[in-house]
Amino acid sequence: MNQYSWKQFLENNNLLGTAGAGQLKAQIVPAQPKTLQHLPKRPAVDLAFHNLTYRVKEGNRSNAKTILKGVSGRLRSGELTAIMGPSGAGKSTLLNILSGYKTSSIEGSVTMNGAERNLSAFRKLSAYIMQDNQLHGNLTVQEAMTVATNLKLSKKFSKPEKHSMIDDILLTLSLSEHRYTMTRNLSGGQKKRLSIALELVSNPPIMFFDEPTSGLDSSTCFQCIHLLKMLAAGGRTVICTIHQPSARLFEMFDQLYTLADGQCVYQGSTKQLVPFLSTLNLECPSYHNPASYVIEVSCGEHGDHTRKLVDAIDNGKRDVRSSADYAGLKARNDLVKVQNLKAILDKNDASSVSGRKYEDNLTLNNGLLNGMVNDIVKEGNVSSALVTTNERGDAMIDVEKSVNCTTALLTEEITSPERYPTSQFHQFWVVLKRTLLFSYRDWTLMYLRLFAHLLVGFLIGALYYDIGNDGAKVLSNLGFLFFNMLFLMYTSMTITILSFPLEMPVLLKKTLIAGTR
Ligand SMILES: Nc1ncnc2c1ncn2[C@@H]1O[C@H](COP(=O)(O)OP(=O)(O)OP(=O)(O)O)[C@@H](O)[C@H]1O
Repeated sequence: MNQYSWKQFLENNNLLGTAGAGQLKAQIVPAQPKTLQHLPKRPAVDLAFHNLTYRVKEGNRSNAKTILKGVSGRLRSGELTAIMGPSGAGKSTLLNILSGYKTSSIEGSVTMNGAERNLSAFRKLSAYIMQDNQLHGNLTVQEAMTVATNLKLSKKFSKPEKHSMIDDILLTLSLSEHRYTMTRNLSGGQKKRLSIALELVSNPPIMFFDEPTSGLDSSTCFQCIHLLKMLAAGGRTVICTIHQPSARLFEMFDQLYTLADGQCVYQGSTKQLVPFLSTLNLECPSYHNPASYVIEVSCGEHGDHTRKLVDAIDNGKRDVRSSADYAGLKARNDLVKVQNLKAILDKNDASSVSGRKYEDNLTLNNGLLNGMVNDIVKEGNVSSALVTTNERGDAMIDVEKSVNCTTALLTEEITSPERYPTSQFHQFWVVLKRTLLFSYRDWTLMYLRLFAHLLVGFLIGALYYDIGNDGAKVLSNLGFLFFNMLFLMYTSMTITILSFPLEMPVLLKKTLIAGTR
């Protein structure tokens, strides 16, 4: 290769650095981190709950069982939060209430960015990824993603935009090379990633995961939690329930919310768990997994300390990180944030503000995670703005722009009269095409149906042969029409009717919730 073509090559591959005339100086530019640039902008959402109590009636008896006992807490955007606790502590119940899956028999309040939660707007802003992946086995990864984009994105997104969005998500979640694999053939970890990918299409700022690591080996567990961490670093509020993670996994969580017997026994960063317990004379032995230790304490293996812990943390009203009392949390709003930032700017230089804000979030230094930060409109933009500009005035303009953008997006989401991003006819058409593809690919069902229709066609043909020409057989004509109608209706409904008692209530609930998202 001559000098000219080398230069061309280096320029094309972004390897050329600055050098004197006639000199070539190669500079290795690190690979660009994976990003989710094509996703629609969504506002960042901080979630808080106050004095949540959940009671259920036990059987026919009039006495109620209290599952959650006045718990409070706060889940911040840009953080990965783990809800932990012994079996039966109320983790799934809390997750179901926070995700809006459970709505009745609840006392207390849930707030979004300090304002009372509007459930239908909240459902549009959140995604709930269940333990068992709800995937259609007869679709390829690419097809599943195409259906998701066609259902979840409004018509203002063109086809090429949707395609590049799918490419972007699949690349970020390392599913690109499996795009033509049937979802039923994916491994457990890949299925989990696809479930996340399908939800990422609408870029929800809040994501709930029920036991995302169940059934995965330790390496896949790590990858899964790393992915959740990456999503959180992109500005989302990521909350998951988890059963006793390994010490390595435990360290990856930003925040821990621990329940014992329906009460909050710890809320704060994972790093502060051991020092917090030691202030209450609960010493976690060296080389012992803190996650296991806090579960043992919550279970009462080291004596009954639940009351002491609940009081220390005020049943979730306090956070170990800030020792903040959340009684006044409702008053918190974006304008207050701007005023606080202004005050801080007057006292400190820009870098210290940014440093303090993210002092716990070590992984933001990771190049991969940094690349993800800007995909949700959030106040995180504020700190990056502060780092990159020295001029205080410019920084404040950026702060206000960012906060205004967040507030505007949130208001738009809440006040938007449209329940679904696409028309009902469009949804019907997408689902019809998907169903035809299922039927075409499910050969057993296709053959069975074809065989049944041919057989019944012959039988009916033989029974009612030539009846139309005989005026005395009016009743037989009627019977023929009636039988035909029944057959056509019931053969298509048989599967649904047979599975109705078991699956229909669950399916209906899921469809209702998914429909509003
Ligand atoms: N509808 C209900 N009726 C009666 N009891 C219920 C009901 N729902 C939940 N419970 C009880 O509430 C408690 C908490 O249940 P939940 O599923 O939230 O626990 P969990 O912490 O998620 O447990 P696990 O880790 O075993 O999944 C359990 O004792 C459960 O039996």
